[in-house]
Amino acid sequence: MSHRKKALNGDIIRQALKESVLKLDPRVMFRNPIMFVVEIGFVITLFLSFAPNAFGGNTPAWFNITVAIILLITLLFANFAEALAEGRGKAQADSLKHSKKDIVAYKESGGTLREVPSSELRRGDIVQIEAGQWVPGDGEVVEGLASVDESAITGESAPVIKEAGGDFSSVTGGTKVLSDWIKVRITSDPGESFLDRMISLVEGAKRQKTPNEIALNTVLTCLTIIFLIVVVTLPFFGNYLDVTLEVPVLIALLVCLIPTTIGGLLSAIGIAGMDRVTQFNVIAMSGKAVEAAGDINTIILDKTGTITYGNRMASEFISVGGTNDSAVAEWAVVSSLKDETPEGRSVLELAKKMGLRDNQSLAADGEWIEFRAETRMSGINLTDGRKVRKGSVDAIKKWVVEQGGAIPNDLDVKSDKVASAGGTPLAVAVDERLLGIIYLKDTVKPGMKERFEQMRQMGIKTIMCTGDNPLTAQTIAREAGVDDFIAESKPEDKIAVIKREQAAGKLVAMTGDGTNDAPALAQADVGIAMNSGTTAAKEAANMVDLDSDPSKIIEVVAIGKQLLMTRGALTTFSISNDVAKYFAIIPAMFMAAIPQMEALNVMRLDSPMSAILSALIFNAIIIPLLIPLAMKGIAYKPTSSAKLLQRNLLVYGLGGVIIPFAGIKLIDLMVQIWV
Ligand SMILES: Nc1ncnc2c1ncn2[C@@H]1O[C@H](COP(=O)(O)OP(=O)(O)OP(=O)(O)O)[C@@H](O)[C@H]1O
Ligand SMILES: [K+]
Ligand SMILES: [Mg+2]
Repeated sequence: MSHRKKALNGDIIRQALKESVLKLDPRVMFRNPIMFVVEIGFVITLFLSFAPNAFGGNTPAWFNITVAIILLITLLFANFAEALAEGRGKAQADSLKHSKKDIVAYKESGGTLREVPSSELRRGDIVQIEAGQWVPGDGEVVEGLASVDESAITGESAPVIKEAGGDFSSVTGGTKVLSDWIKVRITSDPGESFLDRMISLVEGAKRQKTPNEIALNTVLTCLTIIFLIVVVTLPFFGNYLDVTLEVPVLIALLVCLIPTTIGGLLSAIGIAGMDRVTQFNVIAMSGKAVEAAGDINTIILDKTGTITYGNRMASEFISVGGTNDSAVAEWAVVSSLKDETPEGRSVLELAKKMGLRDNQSLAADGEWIEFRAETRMSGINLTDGRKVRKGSVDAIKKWVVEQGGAIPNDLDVKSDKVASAGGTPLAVAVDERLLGIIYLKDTVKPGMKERFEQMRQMGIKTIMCTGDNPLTAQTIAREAGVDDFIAESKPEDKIAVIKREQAAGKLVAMTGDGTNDAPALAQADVGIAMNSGTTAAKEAANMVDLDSDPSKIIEVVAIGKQLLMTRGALTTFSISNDVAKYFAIIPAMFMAAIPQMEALNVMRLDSPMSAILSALIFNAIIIPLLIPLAMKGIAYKPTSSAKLLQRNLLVYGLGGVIIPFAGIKLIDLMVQIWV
């Protein structure tokens, strides 16, 4: 896990204490209507502390001062919760800023390399980076291969290989090339780099309220207004009963009834949720994405590089139709001479290992046919007119038939054998002759089956989408334990699956790493790109997993669920608290005039004043007591959402009714000693 995981240290707490005072500024407070009402109450009772009779009231000055102080403390507690949650993000941002330094870049201009500061690099510039040098900006490798230390960004110290072509071509500014060299095309202008975006995200600069948060805030504000109307009109009933309802008492009642607990903790819950995702080494571009993750029904994963390790390596050349294996190897090499994908390069490596010479001269001046996910083929048109292709078996079969050739009888048996072992067979053809197959090996990452089982328990359906053939797909799907799979899918097929699920009312998450995954990542409600993947994928996604571990989507979903549950539970708790506070304050207000009210004093509280103060004190201290829960989130275990709801209603609804009775009684006993 991440080096960035920051515990709550003294610095963060000290800073948060300072912030809690600064946040008392009414212009800041105004944004939180519930707490703003408390602040107005504080100002009025503070005034009454010095002029107790200003509104013709009878409450003693000491009582007014006490109410004012408790209200101030309530405000500080709520501010502290928010400041604490923000503080962790700021600390993370600081450590990220350390990895942002001005780097010397070697920029290509007019055939030579020119030294320029990294801050001068623009999108499209080409730079060369050698062993020991820092990567000056985000970009894509256009030439070469190098091992790169990305620990500054990912916290992972093991170097990663970056190479041109394929899904491992993106590099991030601030990382370090350890060996060899690469040529990189810069993909971001100054100030817009991945690191810049990450810093501003964890700093909370871009934090916006999510739609869910806004909706809840609106409900809570309406509730506050209703209680305000109730409390403001109470004196009229009091008049009728010949009871004077004192202003500080009415303010205490109002503050106790309005949902200050959730009002004080709401933004801390949201910030902490995003922070938990970051600590998990996943960068979420918005709080909305994290919340959406909590409601996901379907997850689409690609196979290669996501469920499997993704370094599909050529491991065998197999002839069909009576040719020999070395002929297959020879033409496989010709078709791969300029294939920059890992698959293509692995063909050359295998041939070299087998001691085959490569036919560079044969390929000279040939027209290179680059691999595309749409065609599933790559190859070359030689100058002598011959066309060489390799690609997925079904694509090559079709191509060979188009060239007027026939399909050898033993092809299907041999390619099926490769596929049912979980490998990817690539067919090799020269014009109308299909020569044989290349066996590309890949392995399922360990622990996948357990992870998918967990997802099933969470009620999430997993669908593997792969460009590979149905048999390979089936083998890997079974081995990994996904619920469903779609083979031979082109990029648009992935989008179609997502749209189909969305049309059925499902929220869809998708993980991917390739440029061909980018449109689908953008279409999904939650798109998680692997940091090892291409820039296009990372830009389309709304989350980036720095560890490039697709199974981590489980934790992201859990964190999202936790966030939604925590918010719901604390709202329930906050509102059900009112019952006890009502039974503490209402009898106290009317007892003098209506002795029968004593029947409602179920807690047997000492005196009207101590009853009111006890309820108000409980209302204040419940906020810091719940900060740890707001920050850590409610524990989540994979079960159905109906069961979760039931459990949470029981714990936080019933608990919210009972706990304050005990709490207020306890505080009353202590207040008695003091009053
Ligand atoms: N360099 C290459 N040259 C020719 N054919 C290739 C090459 N790489 C892959 N193929 C073929 O094209 C198919 C699709 O490859 P691609 O990498 O686009 O699949 P994908 O959709 O990314 O799969 P996955 O979802 O498993 O990652 C592969 O299954 C393989 O048969
Ligand atoms: K309250
Ligand atoms: Mg892929």
